[in-house]
Amino acid sequence: MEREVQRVRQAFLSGRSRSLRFRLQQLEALRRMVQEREKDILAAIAADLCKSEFNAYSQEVITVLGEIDFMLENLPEWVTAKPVKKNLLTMLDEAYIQPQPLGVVLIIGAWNYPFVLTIQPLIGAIAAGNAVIIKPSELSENTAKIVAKLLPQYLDQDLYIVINGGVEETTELLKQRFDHVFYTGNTAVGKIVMEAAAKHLTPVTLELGGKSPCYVDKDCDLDIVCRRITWGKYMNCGQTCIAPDYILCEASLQSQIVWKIKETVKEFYGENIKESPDYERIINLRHFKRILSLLEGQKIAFGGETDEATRYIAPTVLTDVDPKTKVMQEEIFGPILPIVPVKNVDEAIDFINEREKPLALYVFSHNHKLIKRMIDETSSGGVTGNDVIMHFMLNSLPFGGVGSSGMGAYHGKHSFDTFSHQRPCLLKSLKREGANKLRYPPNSQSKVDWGKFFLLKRFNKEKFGLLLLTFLGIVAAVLVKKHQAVLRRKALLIFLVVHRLRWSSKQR
Ligand SMILES: NC(=O)c1ccc[n+]([C@@H]2O[C@H](COP(=O)([O-])OP(=O)(O)OC[C@H]3O[C@@H](n4cnc5c(N)ncnc54)[C@H](O)[C@@H]3O)[C@@H](O)[C@H]2O)c1
Ligand SMILES: CCCCCCCC=O
Repeated sequence: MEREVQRVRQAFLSGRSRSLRFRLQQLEALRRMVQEREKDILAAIAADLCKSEFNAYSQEVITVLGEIDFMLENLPEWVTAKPVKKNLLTMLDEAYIQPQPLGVVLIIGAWNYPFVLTIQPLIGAIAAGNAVIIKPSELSENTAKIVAKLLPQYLDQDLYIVINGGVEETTELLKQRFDHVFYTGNTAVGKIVMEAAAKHLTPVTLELGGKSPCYVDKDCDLDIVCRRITWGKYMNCGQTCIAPDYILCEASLQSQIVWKIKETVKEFYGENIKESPDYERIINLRHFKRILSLLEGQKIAFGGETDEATRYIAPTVLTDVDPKTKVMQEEIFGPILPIVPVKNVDEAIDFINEREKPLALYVFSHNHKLIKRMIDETSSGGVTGNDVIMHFMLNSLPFGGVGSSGMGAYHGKHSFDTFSHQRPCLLKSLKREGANKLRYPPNSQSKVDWGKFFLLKRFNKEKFGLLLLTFLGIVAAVLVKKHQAVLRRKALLIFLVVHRLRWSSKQR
């Protein structure tokens, strides 16, 4: 492991990942890989999650291709240094922010969307000029294998490598020193990752999970609401980090919601859900048994059928769920949807705030003010109002958690920033030592006053106009007179002294 990381670090130190041209080439190569090997990628996802080609393409491949295109289009602008505002002390200097790669990045992927959740962070890390070690989840072993096989065929083989393996390999990998660790998975392992990274003071991005609530107000179109919730909840058999985990609504809405979700399930997956190409399976037996155990003692409004041999769990809705029961204590990550009745929106807000901060929050209502209120009075990684999941798809929005649902964010420019160091640069001249003497010892009241003037003085618009006029005068004078350097310094000095005197008299 150590040797592998060393090899990647040497490749990074060669400097070749830094140029814009190289980054664009690698991203184009990655796009070629996805397009040319689409069939292999879709087959691997199908083998892992029993997912149809249509679903794998629209849930994973489209997002990856969209992200690459977005990077290719915007990267030339993002990599350029950005000038910053200056103060009086630095007005003749050069000040800018230069984004730079962090170095060697470790990306640990999750199994539920095994392609996009591994490749989308990779795109950001390449765009920012890093070298990368990718550790796909061992649970989605077919996708892990195809990623390990294809990436070296298209990308630089020393800068971007795949290491496959389970907990043992990941533990070993985490002992190594990285410049950033990007982890997607559950909160418990997130803590392990952060602890290991802390030993090297390595910054982390943790894309974790949680119970994402879904509040349904009585002022809404329940047909549409239930169609959208059904789509987001049962997609990927409920194994989506931002799936609506449970519904909060007034008791009077409960039976209508059950009925409408049941009808929508029929519409989406047919009478025989097991035969539907659009309905996936639970990733493994451990998760299958875990999800089943959440049904114990619950009132099943519909669903609940299971088949261990194929790890099938039917779309299920639970009603009148007691918040103290197990299904409300952990993230469900399966096709079970509890409904917890609440008296009103106030109780819903309290309910959310009494628990860990979720990865997503969903609110359905015709009342825009109510949606805004829920956003203002709660906290979550992200929000979609009147829909579910969709904030993930808009790459101008940062995607990530808060509190126990994670830290840091990615997608689009946010990925580029996550994998970049925003390096502040101030370039001064070795001339103009007169002004610099102000900060050298011995100090005095006069120097402090000059310092206050240079650093604290703010110009209002009128005064700024005056400043501009003065400068134009200086420029004109410089053009007319031959001894330009001397003149400019004197004019500037006069201007500053006049302003400082006016400022000091106002202070008194
Ligand atoms: N925020 C997001 O973007 C996002 C996306 C997908 C999944 N998730 C969350 O992930 C969870 C489901 O995924 P999971 O955790 O079952 O995935 P997982 O078990 O596949 O774990 C993810 C990664 O962590 C590694 N890992 C597991 N145990 C480890 C250990 N003890 N030490 C070191 N590394 C270890 C695995 O090798 C794997 O690469 C859910 O909570 C879900 O909400 C979050
Ligand atoms: C279109 C569905 C994409 C959902 C990706 C969610 C990522 C977390 O599991």
